[in-house]
Amino acid sequence: MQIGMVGLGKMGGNMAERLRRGGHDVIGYDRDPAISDVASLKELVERLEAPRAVWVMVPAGKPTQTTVDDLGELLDVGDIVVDGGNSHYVDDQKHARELSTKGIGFVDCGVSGGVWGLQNGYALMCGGDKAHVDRLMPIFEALKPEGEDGFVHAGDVGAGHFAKMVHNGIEYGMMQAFAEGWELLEASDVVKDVKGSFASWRTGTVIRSWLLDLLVRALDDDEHLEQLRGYAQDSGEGRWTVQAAVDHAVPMPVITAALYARFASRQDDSPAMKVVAALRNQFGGHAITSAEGSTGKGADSPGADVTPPRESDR
Ligand SMILES: NC(=O)c1ccc[n+]([C@@H]2O[C@H](COP(=O)([O-])OP(=O)(O)OC[C@H]3O[C@@H](n4cnc5c(N)ncnc54)[C@H](O)[C@@H]3O)[C@@H](O)[C@H]2O)c1
Ligand SMILES: O=C(O)[C@H](O)[C@@H](O)[C@H](O)[C@H](O)COP(=O)(O)O
Repeated sequence: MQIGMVGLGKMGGNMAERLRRGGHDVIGYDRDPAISDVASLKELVERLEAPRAVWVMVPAGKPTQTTVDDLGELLDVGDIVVDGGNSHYVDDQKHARELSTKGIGFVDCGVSGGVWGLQNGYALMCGGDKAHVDRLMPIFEALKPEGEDGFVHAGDVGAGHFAKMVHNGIEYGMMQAFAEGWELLEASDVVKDVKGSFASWRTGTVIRSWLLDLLVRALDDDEHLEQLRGYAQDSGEGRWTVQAAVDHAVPMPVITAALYARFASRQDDSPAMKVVAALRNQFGGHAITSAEGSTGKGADSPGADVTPPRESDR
């Protein structure tokens, strides 16, 4: 089958390659001319035979919106657009509506597997009309991992990205659990071989998993992660999961805490903890640590100068 791939980065580039290995005819467009097969989105559309299928694999938000808008102008009745990026599911419903006024189909497809997908295959979570999904099945078959699992037509438009959003929320929670366990083992000197313990857990344990395998791989490169700063970005999926949990009144303490842990990781100093330290000092005379790092003014530090509150302050 022939397909256009827009966005040939870490994901789209490898997906185009996996599709070609699966016997499909892929024409790729990227705004970076060094990796693009064609000079423009217009040329990509012109090179595809109708009815066309175009897979969009660019960052969520503005780049995806612009691409879908442009494709809406360039494509024809009967063509289909697939959004494989990590878009918010509410954007899908908007994109499907806009494209359907021109007779263009839309399928949202959450993709999981990262840079390993080329060799392992990509897990796919689709949303959209059955007729559109059925037409794209040869593409999905080539992208997905071998075997029965790794593909779901999760529901109508938006369901694919909703499933991917929750998958990523779970990913946040699992990673945070491994991270906290690792920190405790490193902090205590009871377990002498932390890396070895993690490595041993890869077989037979309840927590064996691909994330554990990847953590051991990272520890093989840098046993105490000394080359890294404890700083973690997020690209939206965790936030959207927590927002959806609030909308549905579903308690999500683990995923929410994992998301907030990432926010905390980006602070050199915690404004909230300044307030906590200031209040402990105010009510209990407990020691505070100055902005320069010295401990002072408080009963926790020996000989500290604790100023009792004045009668008028009570
Ligand atoms: N990296 C992952 O593990 C992963 C996994 C699943 C899904 N995703 C999602 O897949 C999408 C792509 O991710 P990636 O990791 O390949 O990112 P990337 O930054 O490696 O690649 C994005 C590519 O899109 C191109 N691009 C950006 N705007 C464009 C536009 N308007 N027109 C044409 N090309 C444009 C860029 O030049 C770049 O080559 C994102 O939505 C991401 O969230 C990423
Ligand atoms: O299933 C996957 O392949 C990953 O989840 C993938 O989608 C990507 O690596 C995330 O976008 C990272 O998300 P954060 O930037 O929010 O951690």
